[in-house]
Amino acid sequence: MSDSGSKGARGRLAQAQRIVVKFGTHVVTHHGREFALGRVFALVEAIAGLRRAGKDVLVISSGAVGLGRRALKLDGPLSLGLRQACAAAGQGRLISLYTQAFAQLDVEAAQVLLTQDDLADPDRALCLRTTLLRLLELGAVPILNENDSVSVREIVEQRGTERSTVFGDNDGLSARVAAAVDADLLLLLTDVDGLYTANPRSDPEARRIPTLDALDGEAFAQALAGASGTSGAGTGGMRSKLAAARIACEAGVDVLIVDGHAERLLERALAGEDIGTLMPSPERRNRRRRRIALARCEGALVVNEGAIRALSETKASLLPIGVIAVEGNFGVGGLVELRDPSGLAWGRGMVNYDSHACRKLAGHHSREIDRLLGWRGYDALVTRDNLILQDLPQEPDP
Ligand SMILES: Nc1ncnc2c1ncn2[C@@H]1O[C@H](COP(=O)(O)OP(=O)(O)O)[C@@H](O)[C@H]1O
Ligand SMILES: N[C@@H](CCC(=O)OP(=O)(O)O)C(=O)O
Repeated sequence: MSDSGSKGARGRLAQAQRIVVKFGTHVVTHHGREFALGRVFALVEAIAGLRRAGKDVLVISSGAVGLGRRALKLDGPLSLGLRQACAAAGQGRLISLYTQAFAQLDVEAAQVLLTQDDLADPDRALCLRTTLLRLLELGAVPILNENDSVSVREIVEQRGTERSTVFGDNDGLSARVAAAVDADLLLLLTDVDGLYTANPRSDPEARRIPTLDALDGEAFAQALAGASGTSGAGTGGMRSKLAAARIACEAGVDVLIVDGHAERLLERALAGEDIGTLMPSPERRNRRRRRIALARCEGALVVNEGAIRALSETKASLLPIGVIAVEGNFGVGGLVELRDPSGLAWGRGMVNYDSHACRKLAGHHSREIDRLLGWRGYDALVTRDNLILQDLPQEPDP
């Protein structure tokens, strides 16, 4: 990337409105076991400041295994089962520290534990997105971690054909969460000031790479060749951060890998200071809106005039009472066209109920959902965040 391009990309970090911050094990703990109280609490203060400034911040925090290991007094290498036991013992400690720290600053922390499978399943991914967006609207800071006790994944190491079972990958998780909530920026906080040409712990000649185009195949492959595994208690090392950065950049999220031990690093990063490695996303537009705008519709909801007015004039969601008829067959999270009674299409949205449930609910008040379905999900058939009106102006490029 050219200097001017890189400066422009650094400059726009200040405008990032929704930020996902991932704390690696070596940020949260000293030596992978003791909670790094001063460091984490300073970051909590900085995040509370960002919240007060009106930004949305989500935290993905590692550290459960380390805290659990200490609590259970386990030394040396751990089997998969023991790591999972440690995670179970440590997660409660971890979230209680965050909750208490944020509470001192009048900010609510909210724990969300999830697995990669949750993000791959459209129903669960939609629930996750809605939960996270509601928490942000309420002023809370979601604190996420992988639900380690129930998740194991197999990955193929890039440098060979050997399969190894890897447990937990908060880098990948944070990229997917950032994409799911349409974040502007993903900050990967680790124990080194960004990506180097080789592992700086073993190669004194290694130089920091200030900016990388993660979507340029050749540049990415070169960066990957110089990246290696973890420095100790972490999982995945720089390689998993690079893979995560690519996912995030493809989804329209800028990524900055930065040293979580550095002073005032959130303020400095957002001020555009030349720290860490920035991977700007050329796709930083609202990809979700575009996906809704471009993907194939599986059905349609015919809505009445009152609903059209409410949706056009206010930021309302589409409630069942505004729906006259349901066309086609679709599942939860399916894409539908919104039509007026004359057949004119004026919007699109992702539905919270499948076509069968939508037919039962059409024309009814939301308070009747329980009675009509025997269970209750969202009040709206299409939540406002998942709806676009055709004649709305496109959001300008940042
Ligand atoms: N090319 C590289 N540039 C920077 N760090 C690298 C590189 N290759 C390997 N690493 C290692 O990656 C480590 C960070 O990864 P990891 O230990 O998994 O961190 P975290 O716990 O924050 O996820 C660094 O401490 C460093 O030893
Ligand atoms: N979920 C695990 C961390 C897994 C992980 O990805 O660790 P890291 O590479 O240090 O971010 C934990 O809470 O300890």
